[in-house]
Amino acid sequence: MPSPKDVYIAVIGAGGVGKCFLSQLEILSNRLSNNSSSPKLSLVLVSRSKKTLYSPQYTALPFSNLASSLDSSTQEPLSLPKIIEYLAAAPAKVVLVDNTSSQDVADAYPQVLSKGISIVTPNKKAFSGSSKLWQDIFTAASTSGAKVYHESSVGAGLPVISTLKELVDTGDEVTRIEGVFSGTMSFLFNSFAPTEGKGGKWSEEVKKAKDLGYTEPDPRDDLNGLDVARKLTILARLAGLQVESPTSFPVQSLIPKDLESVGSGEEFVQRLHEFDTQMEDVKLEAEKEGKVVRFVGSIDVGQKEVKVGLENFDRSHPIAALKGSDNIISFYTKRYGANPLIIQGAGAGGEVTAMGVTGDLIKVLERLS
Ligand SMILES: NC(=O)C1=CN([C@@H]2O[C@H](COP(=O)(O)OP(=O)(O)OC[C@H]3O[C@@H](n4cnc5c(N)ncnc54)[C@H](OP(=O)(O)O)[C@@H]3O)[C@@H](O)[C@H]2O)C=CC1
Ligand SMILES: N[C@@H](CC=O)C(=O)O
Ligand code: NA
Repeated sequence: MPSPKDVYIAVIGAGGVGKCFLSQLEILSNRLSNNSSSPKLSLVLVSRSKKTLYSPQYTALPFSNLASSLDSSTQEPLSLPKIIEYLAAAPAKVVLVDNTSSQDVADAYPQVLSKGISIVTPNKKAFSGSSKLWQDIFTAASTSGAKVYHESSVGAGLPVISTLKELVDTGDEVTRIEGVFSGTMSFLFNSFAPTEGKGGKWSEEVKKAKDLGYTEPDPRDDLNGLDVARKLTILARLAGLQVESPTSFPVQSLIPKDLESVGSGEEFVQRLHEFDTQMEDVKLEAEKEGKVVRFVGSIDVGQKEVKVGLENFDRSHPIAALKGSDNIISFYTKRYGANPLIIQGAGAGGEVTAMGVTGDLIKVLERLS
């Protein structure tokens, strides 16, 4: 028989972010178990695209060797509707952690929330999809009392969404948001067009960004600008703008025309070197002006304008001087005046992204009555 303090955790997606999340969950769960007034966490389900490991009786799965237990699981994989059915029947509160980039999982959030199951996720798809999905999610949450947090959907673990929400909720007027919103794009331009030295080949830097776990599962989703467009859609909506979708404003794609129709992300990465000269030309154009090129985004709240693409910057500009996968996000507001509130730091990578997800889980646990 579960106690009122029990909270069941179900994790969909055990890739780069998911694996880091599971180790952080183990640490959190051990920490909470030392305090008798804290919730008791039980991991009851972990799934990948073709594997599920779950406890039919809702007893806690052991954290040790979890990844290999999932890989070797002989349990019949549960479809998404079956996972939702299993969680809705649980005899305790449930938090679903979506560590996929799946649109199907995102589309199910209203149904999940309406069953009283809370959600934490780094997946951008739900919050940057149609306005209807956005409304359905927040209506379902407020009707059922379930919680939904998605800090890592923008700037990975950096406190971007919580900061923007606090600015808005405390009555500040956000006039403009701008910066570098992609860890992948930041890494690529910082290493391909550094402020000092020659820089690497574009296609080789793309391979490195993928190997470092910065890119989306398919790196074309970064290079076509859509990942940044999704983040700006989320921020614009939180700032009060009606943005229909991430394709409803200008977004510059860095996918070479001839590679637009290749079948897979793998083939795309393999063939990208054929087009290195195109990006070299972009770099040289900026150098002729004594500048470096970077991939940036901006939201002009007053003008209701959102845009994403390449811009050239003086070498001394804070955007030009970023390092590694760092994001920099500047909030211009009435309260902060001419000097924006700036958030800067790693904007991609398994551990920092999982930190945002685990932090969201802690917020949900604090708020579950
Ligand atoms: N990587 C980063 O730096 C950041 C990532 N994010 C977001 O985090 C999420 C995860 O990214 P990341 O870990 O890098 O991606 P990965 O590709 O490494 O992992 C994705 C995981 O999701 C699983 N998966 C995909 N579709 C489904 C499905 N329908 N049902 C069950 N499992 C599924 C995959 O299964 P399988 O293992 O079988 O392939 C895999 O385990 C994405 O939404 C991404 O945008 C956000 C901020 C930063
Ligand atoms: N692919 C994304 C991951 C985080 O959102 C990025 O590079 O920023
Ligand atoms: Na964030």
